[in-house]
Amino acid sequence: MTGYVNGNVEKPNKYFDRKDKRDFLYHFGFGVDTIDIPAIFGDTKYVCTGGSPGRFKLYAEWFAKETNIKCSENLSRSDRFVIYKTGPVCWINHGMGTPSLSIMLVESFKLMHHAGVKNPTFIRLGTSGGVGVPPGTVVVSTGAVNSELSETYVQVIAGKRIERPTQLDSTLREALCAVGKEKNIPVETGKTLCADDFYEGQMRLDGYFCDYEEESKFDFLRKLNTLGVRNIEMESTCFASFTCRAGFASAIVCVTLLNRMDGDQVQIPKEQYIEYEERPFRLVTAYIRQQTGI
Ligand SMILES: O=P(O)(O)O[C@@H]1C[C@H](O)[C@@H](CO)O1
Ligand SMILES: O=c1cc[nH]c(=O)[nH]1
Repeated sequence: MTGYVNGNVEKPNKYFDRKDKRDFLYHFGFGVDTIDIPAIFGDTKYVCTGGSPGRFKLYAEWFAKETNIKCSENLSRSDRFVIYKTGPVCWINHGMGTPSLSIMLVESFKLMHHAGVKNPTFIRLGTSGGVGVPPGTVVVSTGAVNSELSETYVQVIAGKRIERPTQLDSTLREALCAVGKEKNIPVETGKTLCADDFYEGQMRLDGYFCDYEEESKFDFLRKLNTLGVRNIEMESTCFASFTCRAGFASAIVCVTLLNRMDGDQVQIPKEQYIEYEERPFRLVTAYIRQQTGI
């Protein structure tokens, strides 16, 4: 796969089709027996994802309006995630943090498998805290760093620590950055820190608990900046690792809501917030339209 250092794509689980032909995607609320997955999802080329269900409904509706393609109803049959489809693009929210994201990704990968989709591209469109970049910057991630500042995603399986690489597709990243430039969207590239929580894990001073000093927060942010980290969110290592393992091209495109060097509270006027939220959408939509001609 282009741009990947790790060329070893992992085959899907050997027990998956052999033993369980009647696979049910529990958190999507449907399975191979309950809906015609190939008919509904078989033409998917892009899976766009991000945390909030409301934002992803909005993105799907905006995309439908812009391309004159019909937006599906919410295809999810559970209240855990929403799934909208606009032609070749699926819009699925993933909740907050890697545990929720990992469930959504596994079920999305199985969904694509059952639908017969060969090489879907996965793009995370999200929000983040900037590290030395002005609010409103769209960071297209060059890599994902975990809370111990290593470029791996750690899973604990059967009591053992397993570390997996977190590479992202460089060709896709470069193409997204080029579109951003063309559209006059403020784009930066850099590493993304995947924190385990929003408050202490991101060294905020505005949580309920705080047993470190202000100076340590700034030392940490400066250290991140020196390591090439430009933003902080809570999903990038898992997203990069899972998509890389499956051999799917993927990218992370997150707008920064604030510069963490200047503060911790996210308090943005509504209009400004919507404009920021729109930036990753505008960039990714322009890219998808360029690639598909829709
Ligand atoms: O994609 P979103 O904007 O939901 O992701 C970031 C990271 C956390 O999940 C959440 C914290 O506010 O926002
Ligand atoms: O500061 C921020 C903003 C959004 N999401 C995060 O995880 N951190």
